[in-house]
Amino acid sequence: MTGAEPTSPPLLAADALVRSHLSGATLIPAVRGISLRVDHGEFVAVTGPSGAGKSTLLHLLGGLLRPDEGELWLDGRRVDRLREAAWARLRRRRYGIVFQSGNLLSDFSVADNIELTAVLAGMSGRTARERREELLDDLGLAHKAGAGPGELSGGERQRVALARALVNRPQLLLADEPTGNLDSRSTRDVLALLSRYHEQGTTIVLVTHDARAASTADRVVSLFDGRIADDARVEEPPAAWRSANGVRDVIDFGG
Ligand SMILES: Nc1ncnc2c1ncn2[C@@H]1O[C@H](COP(=O)(O)OP(=O)(O)OP(=O)(O)O)[C@@H](O)[C@H]1O
Repeated sequence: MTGAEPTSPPLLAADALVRSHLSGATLIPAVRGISLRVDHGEFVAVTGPSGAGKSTLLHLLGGLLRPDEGELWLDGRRVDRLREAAWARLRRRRYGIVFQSGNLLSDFSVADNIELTAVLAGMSGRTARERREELLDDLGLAHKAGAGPGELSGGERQRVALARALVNRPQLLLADEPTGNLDSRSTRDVLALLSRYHEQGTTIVLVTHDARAASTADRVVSLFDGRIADDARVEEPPAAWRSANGVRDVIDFGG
């Protein structure tokens, strides 16, 4: 036999994405031609200065914004032209998304916020309750189960938002600064949790300003002015450098 082995398509393939925002009468270019492929099981950190286009890119990858130009492919299927209802189904089934604002339901307790998301993802009442308990424990939120979002710190709200994003054990997690407001202990806990989901097969795209969070990824994509300025693998540190919970203690941007 000759020829190359057939290769499976990447989980995500962005091809020359362009997107501007309208501010008053002015068009602000945010993403100016980004091509990026993310393979199944990868953990990609997206970094770059404020205004570089990171959040816009994440919204494009999750179908929450449509590109002005370019194409987006998910598992070999073109998705940038899907209707909103189809995108919503896709997100419910395969994506976990956590954005800076958190988007918690303010009239519901922490536990209900998580359980309701599980029910909406199609779980039975019993499975949803089990999943809720598991995530409350995983994220160190059990003591806040009955609290409302208004009674939480910024960091706690972010952890509830992360719990909701992970409820359906997503194939692909898109996370925008999930450690942005956290103290160093909570940051370590959230990064350890992301590492665990990654080890179990979840593909992660993480927007972060935090070098420590970025060093948890396999690969760091740096944006500048709406374009990719650098795309580098994070080298595997020697095992002795890893902390017990799996988060890399040493920042080593290889490439
Ligand atoms: N809804 C919007 N309306 C108008 N302009 C926007 C909007 N969202 C983003 N922008 C502009 O688009 C550009 C890219 O913004 P984006 O939020 O994607 O950057 P970012 O890298 O995520 O920034 P940060 O790190 O501060 O969150 C910026 O110039 C920003 O001001």
